[in-house]
Amino acid sequence: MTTRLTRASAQARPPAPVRAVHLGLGAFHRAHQAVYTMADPEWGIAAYTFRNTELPRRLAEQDGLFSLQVRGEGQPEAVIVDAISRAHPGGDTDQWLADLASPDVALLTLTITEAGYRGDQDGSAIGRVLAGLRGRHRAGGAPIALVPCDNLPGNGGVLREALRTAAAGEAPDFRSWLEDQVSYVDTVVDRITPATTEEDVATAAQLTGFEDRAPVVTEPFSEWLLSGDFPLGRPAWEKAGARFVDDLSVYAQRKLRFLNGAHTLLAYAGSALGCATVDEAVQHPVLANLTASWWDVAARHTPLPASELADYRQRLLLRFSSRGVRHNLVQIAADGSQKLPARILPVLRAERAVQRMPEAPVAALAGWLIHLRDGPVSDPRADELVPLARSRDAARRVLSALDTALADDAGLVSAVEDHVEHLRLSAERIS
Ligand SMILES: NC(=O)c1ccc[n+]([C@@H]2O[C@H](COP(=O)([O-])OP(=O)(O)OC[C@H]3O[C@@H](n4cnc5c(N)ncnc54)[C@H](O)[C@@H]3O)[C@@H](O)[C@H]2O)c1
Ligand SMILES: O=P(O)(O)OC[C@@H](O)[C@@H](O)[C@H](O)[C@H](O)CO
Repeated sequence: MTTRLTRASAQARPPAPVRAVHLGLGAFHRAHQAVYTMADPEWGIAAYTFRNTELPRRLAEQDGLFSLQVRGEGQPEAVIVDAISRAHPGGDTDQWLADLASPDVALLTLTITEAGYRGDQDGSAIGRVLAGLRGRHRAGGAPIALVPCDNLPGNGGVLREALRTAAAGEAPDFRSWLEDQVSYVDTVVDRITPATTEEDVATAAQLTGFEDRAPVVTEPFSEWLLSGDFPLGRPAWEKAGARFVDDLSVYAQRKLRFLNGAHTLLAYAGSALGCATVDEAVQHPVLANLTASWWDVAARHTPLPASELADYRQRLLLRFSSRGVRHNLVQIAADGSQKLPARILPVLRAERAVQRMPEAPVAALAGWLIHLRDGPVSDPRADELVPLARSRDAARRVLSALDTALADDAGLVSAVEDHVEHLRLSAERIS
């Protein structure tokens, strides 16, 4: 029988004082920000989920500890991560407000998904952050850094705008404080971290000798680029490899278009061709060609040296092909309406402006149309988009919901329609 993982059984240090708060406790926060924070033992995290109550309960029973399995091509390795001092369900509102009001807390990190930046009602992520900041302002108004870690270009600015909009009816002194005393940090985050499976729980026990009911599996690669101020300080994240730069935009373009854009393409075109995981899809001859063609097109619109992009592509291909982390396409396919506009459409527009019809973005849109039509669909705009995808003239109507100029491009609409048919015939040939 294995011993339950706790700070006592693992002979781990006591929980560090809480100086960072996190919202959106899931797999990625634990494989990424928690690991960087562990490099600085002076900083502990109070981590909150949004809706999930099971994960914080499991973590609380383990004193915040969990094992991280790093799976590359060789033997998997497991480390015990001890940076989370407390884990709370989102419903723990009093503690959330107390943590955000505390002047000991210097920063709030977020992984609330791309869709989480929409909406500002009380139950939404933005509504919760606003309530916490309102309390902080009332409690003395210590400055704070907000560090969004979701895959959105200019994520610091996106968060600032979401909070500005949500605070439109608030008192003027609070609104000024939000502008002057809250620092919005831009980030580029990267570490492929799929959802944990029951099999991973069994492997955690074999690798660590502990019963761990909240393990995480990730790849060896990890990157964190940040740009912005930390008025009350921050953990020495650079000790774990984080880099602080003045301007992130080109790195964000590279990561969001090359990695996430390719993931989005594979999620939709790959699912249409019957693939289930990224590693399976990227080995499929049709999808391998589409991925290479997407990277060729994206490279034309990314202002980085060709050799650097070639190197980046090569490493991505290895990461995508790894059987160590098996990333389900269905997980990546969620919330397409929030992802395609940042990852695929800017490149497509630039190509159409010079009269080119690039196959890969067209395939991504065609695959998305099939996904919306055949479901199941998890997307904040599903109620609007699914009926459009099931109607006559679906390609034009769905494109119109993304961007009316694209829908007015008759050549593009008919290319997407043709590609839907092409994917259908290819899928039929395979089955
Ligand atoms: N998993 C990765 O490989 C990876 C890598 C880079 C960035 N990210 C970013 O992190 C996000 C979370 O990924 P994860 O792997 O931790 O997923 P996860 O499913 O393990 O956790 C997601 C967390 O976000 C919360 N959430 C979901 N929908 C929300 C909403 N509408 N509003 C507020 N919170 C919401 C969930 O309750 C949960 O706490 C991704 O959406 C992405 O933006 C993930
Ligand atoms: O939900 P998304 O599309 O933002 O993310 C799904 C994956 O593409 C993503 O999690 C990648 O694995 C990650 O961005 C790697 O750093």
